[in-house]
Amino acid sequence: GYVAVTMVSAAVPGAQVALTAGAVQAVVNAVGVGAGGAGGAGGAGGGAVLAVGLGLLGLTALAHVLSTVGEYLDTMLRLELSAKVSELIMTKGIRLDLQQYEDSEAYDQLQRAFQESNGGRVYQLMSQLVGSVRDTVTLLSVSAVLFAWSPWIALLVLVSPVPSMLAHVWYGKRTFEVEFARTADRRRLFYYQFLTTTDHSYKEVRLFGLGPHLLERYRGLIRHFLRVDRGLARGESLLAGSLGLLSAVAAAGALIWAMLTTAGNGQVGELAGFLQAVGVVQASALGVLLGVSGMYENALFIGNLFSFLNLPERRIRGGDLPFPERLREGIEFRDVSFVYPGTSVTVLDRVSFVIPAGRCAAFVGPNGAGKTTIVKLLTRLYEPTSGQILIDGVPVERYDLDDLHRHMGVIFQDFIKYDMTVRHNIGFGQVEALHDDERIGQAAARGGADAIVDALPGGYEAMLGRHFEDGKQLSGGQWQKIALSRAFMRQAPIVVLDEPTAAIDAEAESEVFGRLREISQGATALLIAHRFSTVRIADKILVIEGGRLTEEGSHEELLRLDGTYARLFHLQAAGYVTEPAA
Ligand SMILES: Nc1ncnc2c1ncn2[C@@H]1O[C@H](COP(=O)(O)OP(=O)(O)OP(=O)(O)O)[C@@H](O)[C@H]1O
Repeated sequence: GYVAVTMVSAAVPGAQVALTAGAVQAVVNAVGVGAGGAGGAGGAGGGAVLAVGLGLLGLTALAHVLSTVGEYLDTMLRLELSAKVSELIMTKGIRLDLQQYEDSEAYDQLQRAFQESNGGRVYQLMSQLVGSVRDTVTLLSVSAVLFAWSPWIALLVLVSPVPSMLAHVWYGKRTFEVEFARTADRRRLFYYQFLTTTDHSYKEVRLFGLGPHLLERYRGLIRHFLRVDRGLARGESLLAGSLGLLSAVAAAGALIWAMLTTAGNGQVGELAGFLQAVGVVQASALGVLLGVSGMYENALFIGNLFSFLNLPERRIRGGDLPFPERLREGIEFRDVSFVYPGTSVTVLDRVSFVIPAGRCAAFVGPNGAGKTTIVKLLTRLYEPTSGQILIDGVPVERYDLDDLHRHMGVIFQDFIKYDMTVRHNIGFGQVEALHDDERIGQAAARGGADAIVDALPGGYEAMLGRHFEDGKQLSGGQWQKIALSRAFMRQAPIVVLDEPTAAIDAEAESEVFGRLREISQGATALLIAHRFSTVRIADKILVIEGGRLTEEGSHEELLRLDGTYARLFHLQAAGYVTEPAA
């Protein structure tokens, strides 16, 4: 609709020029005939004036209607496009692999695309494209009228804006190159802004006095951007401006030429049409010029959007086997090695272990040993570089990937605190059961969050976090209990808890983990923990050091072995007891 209306309105100025010339000439003729004293002929002249006048009136009314409808359609186009583009970007974001979020180059690409996420540029490109075609049609139709009167003058007026247009196109390309190279710095700017303006970082920023330092870093970068941008804007104004002057001089010259011609042939109507046409041609030429250079720049930026949308999706593929509702054999890692893509460090080195079905295994080891990486491989967020992971004796890649995820209740160390209601925070563990009050209540009880919910005004409908109205902020441990409840909401055959008790009080810890088997309803459980009070309840403890499995056994067995586990356990135990007691 927008294109159709715009194209019809493009022909209006040409018709206006022709009608204006006709109107002036009709008046001149009528005045000339009237002065000659022939009454009858004067009446005919008046009729012609009236006809052209009515024609002009109709055209003006049509132009008004077209522009009103055009504006409405333009607004709709803008709104639809911004909604659509944001949706496309979110949909794509969901379909990418974790690797693309953890890789800085892919992340840069994501950010570049996000800059287009309000759809502004897509809309601009669309309206510039339509606008340029409209201006070209106007230019051509008016030029056709001009050509009929004087081809040379028409040519002069038409060609004059070209040099300035080329200057704009060149600067459009420069602007894009500069902005493209800036992506990483733009992310830094955003990060400094984020650090200084969110509740998340306020405490540290304030107490370490980081505000002025962050501001200084921000200022340094943004000032640098400003200097470069100013240079570009100046260059563009100077070059395109001087070339634009050429076109103005050419237009004025054409005008003088037309006046001289009229003085010779007496066609006053043509001169009037000409005066109007020069303005229209200049405006449409400028429109085409700005449209094309803007389109060029926007198309380059939109290239970012499309290269993001074209990123490969879900390279990790699953098979078609349904995932078992209950494990019969368990989980096995067979000689699994792993190197993060784009790096050369072997993070896991030929790791092999078995976790029998229904048992709980705890992974312990120093920071950076590779424990979380094991979870990322088991959950298929990454694929092993070599070796095999089997569940119930079947290689994991043969299971349907979504079904595999549906059958794992996982909470990571850096779990999310959703600024939503308690219901959402727990229910997201099984989003299909978001309105199943009984199930949410059970999950809360299992994760030890029921008492927190009872104390909240509004219960499960209470808003959490500080981002939205009436949000209640919880303590670190309270948030962790909510996250634990989310993992238990899934009622999955495999439960993975990465540092689930780091922030939880000792009483709640022994309450939840003392009954873990009952709570997880016989699921096979993987725990990663630094607190040995959590670790010791596990049926099997695996010690990971430098990417290798170094010890394996129950708490008692490992104590008897007197290796790393025993040393770490005694170290932690010694911290809890007084000298004499020890
Ligand atoms: N996305 C990544 N890309 C590259 N290297 C990574 C990535 N994530 C982790 N690593 C590296 O892999 C190693 C193991 O990390 P992992 O998170 O598995 O350790 P962890 O044993 O869970 O440590 P912690 O006890 O501190 O949680 C570390 O050396 C880390 O630097």
